[in-house]
Amino acid sequence: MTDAAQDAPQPWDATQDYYKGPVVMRRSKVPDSTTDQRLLDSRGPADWVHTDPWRVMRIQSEFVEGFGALAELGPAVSVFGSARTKADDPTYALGERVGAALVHAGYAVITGGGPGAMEAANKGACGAGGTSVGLGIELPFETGLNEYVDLGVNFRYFFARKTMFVKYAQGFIVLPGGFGTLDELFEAITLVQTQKVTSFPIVLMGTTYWQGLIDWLKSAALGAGTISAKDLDLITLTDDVDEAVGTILAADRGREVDAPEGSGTHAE
Ligand SMILES: C/C(=C\CNc1ncnc2c1ncn2[C@@H]1O[C@H](COP(=O)(O)O)[C@@H](O)[C@H]1O)CO
Repeated sequence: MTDAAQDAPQPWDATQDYYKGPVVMRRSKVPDSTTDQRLLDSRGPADWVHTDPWRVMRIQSEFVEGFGALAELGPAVSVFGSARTKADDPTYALGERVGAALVHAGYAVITGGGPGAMEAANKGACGAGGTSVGLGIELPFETGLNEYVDLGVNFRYFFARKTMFVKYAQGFIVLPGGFGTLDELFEAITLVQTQKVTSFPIVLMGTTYWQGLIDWLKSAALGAGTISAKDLDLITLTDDVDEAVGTILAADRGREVDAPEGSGTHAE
């Protein structure tokens, strides 16, 4: 070892400050090996690859892969809905019609790539000759991307995937669904309400299914003052496919008028 190397504080020297990038560690927090040692010492424990700093790299790679795969998608609409909708359910037929109508209006269709209502929208888009996208999610019970997805990206993290649904879409169409669908719906509403995305239409399809939720929002949430009346205007409720697609087209046209050329709909 050179003199300089001997003088340098050893990572396990708990009497000295230990610096790892912006992080300072002292006393019991001083690690007993360096990052390089853990990288190069193949006999050492491999547990560190399962730590949060390492996860950040995987998370980053999901964003990079997602952005790369979808960058040239063009105008698109994200369609959500239950993974459990059966092919003989009227909602499945509605999903197919929505997928096809969006393609005819010039949009690519993005779904979660799974079964049920997602599959229906992908089937409609694929059958209409449009771009059918599936953003799959790794789940303990693997279902894989449905057969109507032409461009698929699989994600490990829900939050990375959810960014793609918003970033690459001009609006959301939400078919009847459970917790996953509700999560996607309320994330979108929150982003619009807080102006993280602007001019972003959200259409609920299936008046019978969604009316109870809208009624509850009006009576309980609006009544308690936890939301404002204009927040409810963010949502369009319809059974009509043409009205759903028309709402997205109208918002697109409004955006063209309001926004200077080249400005996006998504705040950073
Ligand atoms: C339940 C089953 C499979 C689940 N597979 C999924 N694949 C892809 N995306 C999914 C899946 N499950 C939920 N999602 C996402 O949430 C929404 C649907 O959730 P819900 O609780 O069913 O409403 C959907 O939009 C997806 O983005 C086996 O049948």
